[in-house]
Amino acid sequence: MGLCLGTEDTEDEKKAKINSAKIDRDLYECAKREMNVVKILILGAAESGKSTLVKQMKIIHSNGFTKQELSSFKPAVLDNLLTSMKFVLHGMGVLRINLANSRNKVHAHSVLSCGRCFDEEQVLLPFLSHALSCLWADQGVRAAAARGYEYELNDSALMYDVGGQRTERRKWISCFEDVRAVLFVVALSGYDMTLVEDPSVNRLQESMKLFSSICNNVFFRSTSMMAFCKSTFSQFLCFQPTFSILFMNKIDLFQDKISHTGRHLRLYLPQFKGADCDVDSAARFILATFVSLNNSPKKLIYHHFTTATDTSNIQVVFQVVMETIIKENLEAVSLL
Ligand SMILES: Nc1nc2c(ncn2[C@@H]2O[C@H](COP(=O)(O)OP(=O)(O)OP(=O)(O)O)[C@@H](O)[C@H]2O)c(=O)[nH]1
Ligand SMILES: [Mg+2]
Repeated sequence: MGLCLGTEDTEDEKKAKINSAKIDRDLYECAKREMNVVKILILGAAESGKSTLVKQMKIIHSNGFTKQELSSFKPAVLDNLLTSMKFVLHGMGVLRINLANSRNKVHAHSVLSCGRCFDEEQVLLPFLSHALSCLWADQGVRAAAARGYEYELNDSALMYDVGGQRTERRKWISCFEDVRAVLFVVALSGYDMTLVEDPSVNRLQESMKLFSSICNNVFFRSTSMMAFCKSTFSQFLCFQPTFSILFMNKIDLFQDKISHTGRHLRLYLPQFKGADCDVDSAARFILATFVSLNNSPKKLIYHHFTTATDTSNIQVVFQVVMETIIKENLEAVSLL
């Protein structure tokens, strides 16, 4: 009896036990949730389409964006509008294209001299809104915008961020823990463009160099993050992804350039011997060049031709990607 009384819990001890049981349950639930999380690392050179893909995922799987999130994009969109129009106006100088309507000169001046384009409420300044509408209605501006690739107007200036630029890449390393798949995004349409940060370097060549270093792990060998992929099937089972997934993105812009602009692939990649205007063989040639950069015969390279701005395209492609990842991960732990 005395022994029994001696082991009876005080109120504090009871509370502590209840708390401890709750923590155990939470940890268990959290671990269970983690088991179902597939962490995918999306890499690629600047402007290849990484952020666009992430946004598509949010639209497809997380009920899109809240009003607040949408309005947080507004300054970037408005800034881009201004920057892009400035770019086109400069392009008109390069291409020696005049404004169709000389009365628009005043609008061109106000755009070129404008620093900030929106007010505290993030509303486009009225004079600028008017100037942009007038300029966009001008056939000279339209002609210069259509030839944007000749002075390297960004493919679409919406939502520019710096994640893929050279200076940003060291941040990638910390993202490499618990990753189940590496998805590398290539902007096919960059074959005739140069880097913003170094105009002497071709964008596709830069992307190839980057893919080669990631695919062959040179990029990560210089860090202590080599055994980066910890399987959630077993806490201490380590494996490296035996596959990569290539998103050959911006196929829409690529198709347009190859078919209609006379900027033939052979002019930028002399090894390409296919016919001019043959989009399919040009895209497959670039794909083959990327695949050939993989030095490991054991490593599989899956690929998809994508348009990241097209939600329905990405929805279909991502379904296939998820099946690939699940199959490969099950194989890696010998469950298949
Ligand atoms: N037409 C077209 N535009 C695309 C496609 N993918 C992306 N874009 C546009 O290309 C621009 C760059 O895309 P982002 O998703 O910001 O590129 P990113 O890889 O995140 O770029 P960084 O963050 O600079 O590394 C954006 O304006 C996109 O809207 C595509 O498949 N087709
Ligand atoms: Mg980005």
